[in-house]
Amino acid sequence: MSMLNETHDPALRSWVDSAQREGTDFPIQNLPFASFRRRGRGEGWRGGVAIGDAIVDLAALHRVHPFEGQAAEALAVAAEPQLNALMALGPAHWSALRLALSRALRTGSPLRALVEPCLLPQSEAEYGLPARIGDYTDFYTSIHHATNIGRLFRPDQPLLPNYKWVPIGYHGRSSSVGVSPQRFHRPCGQIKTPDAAAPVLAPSRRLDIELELGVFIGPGNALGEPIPVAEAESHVFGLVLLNDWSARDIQAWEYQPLGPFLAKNFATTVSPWVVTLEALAPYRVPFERPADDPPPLPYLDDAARRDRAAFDIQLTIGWQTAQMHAHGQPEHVVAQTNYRYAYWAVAQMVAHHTVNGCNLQPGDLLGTGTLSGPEPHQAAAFIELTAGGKQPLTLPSGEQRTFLEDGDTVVLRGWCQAPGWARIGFGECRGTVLPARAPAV
Ligand SMILES: O=C(O)/C=C/C(=O)CC(=O)CC(=O)O
Ligand SMILES: [Ca+2]
Ligand SMILES: [Mg+2]
Repeated sequence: MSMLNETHDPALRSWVDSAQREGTDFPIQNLPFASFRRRGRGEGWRGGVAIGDAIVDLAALHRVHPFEGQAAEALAVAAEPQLNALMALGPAHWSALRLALSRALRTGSPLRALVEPCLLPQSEAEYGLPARIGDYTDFYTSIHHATNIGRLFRPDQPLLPNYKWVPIGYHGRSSSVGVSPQRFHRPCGQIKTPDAAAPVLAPSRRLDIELELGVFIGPGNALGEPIPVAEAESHVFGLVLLNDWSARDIQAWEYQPLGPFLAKNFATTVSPWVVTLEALAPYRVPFERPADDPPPLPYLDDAARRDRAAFDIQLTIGWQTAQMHAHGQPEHVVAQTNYRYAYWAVAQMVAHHTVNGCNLQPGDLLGTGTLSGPEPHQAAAFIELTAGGKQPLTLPSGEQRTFLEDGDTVVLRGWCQAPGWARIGFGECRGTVLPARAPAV
């Protein structure tokens, strides 16, 4: 599954011209999946695959029956409004559909006449959640984030003693996961400032982001049957960008002893395009640990895949205020990081989540946790970037920010790029903060 094959060949060209455009996120080597429809036409949702600036409408493609065997079986369910049934099929079907699509979209393909009428411009599309998300779990896999934020919340003991042994996570909430571009109201909650005797119910004043990747689960496991780490990646359909918006003032007061609750479940934004693990194969990198750290327990240690368990995915955070938007100024990149710095890999999250027999289901979403890197400019949340809100960032408009103001937009981007390989992009994950509604009394 992680092997390279003809679909990764950097020399492949598509008859869709925009797939060759310099810097496109969606060359023929990517082929990510989304749930989409055209805006304002009363159409139903269905699966789509990105190619350049276009979408292959998988429901329209299914109607012309261009493929056979496993590719045809996968296409039939990829045409559904959400991708749960495709996710449930597993790697052999995903791979067959990817290969069939790759061949159909190549320059000179005899299927061009059949496929071309199924293309729609992305500019006319709106996106739905890729899957019905039964459960959403958020991990904490960046040791740099854990140390930085731990220092702010617990100066005496930033990194808790379990960190290097347990892939820490908490159960999030799926009902408020939305797709980019998401707009949500600033949350209200209990806030207690250090000098106040009692908390008040008020709109958050320390509204933050968390740049993460989201992992969409493919085939699940039966209740009571753990997924071995060596098989874990065959239960992963693909990755998206994820913004785990976080109200730090609510969090600081509520989080002990059971962890985040209302500080993080008012909105979580994912990008629409799910990039498959197969598309990411050229960007696998060794999973690295400092030599004197404890080796993972055997159920978390897949020695045979250590040389390729991590992914080289470049990630950025862009900030655009309402004023910048009004003046046509694009978002300003305030941080850049990479998924390769994570302390726990995708396979370890899956193995750990199921080690007690907990059952994952197709379409479940795992967050990697905030993906801060080792350098200060690689911090993946504003609380880290601004030294706990003490050192404001200055944006090109001259405005200063520590946490989010009403009308601010945050744009996460991700992509893989290396000499000799096609760029594999994630598109964008965009969200905008609306003013708080009056707090309940
Ligand atoms: O260290 C803490 O107490 C708080 C951590 C978080 O903010 C939790 C979280 O969402 C995990 C993450 O994104 O890495
Ligand atoms: Ca998080
Ligand atoms: Mg969240």
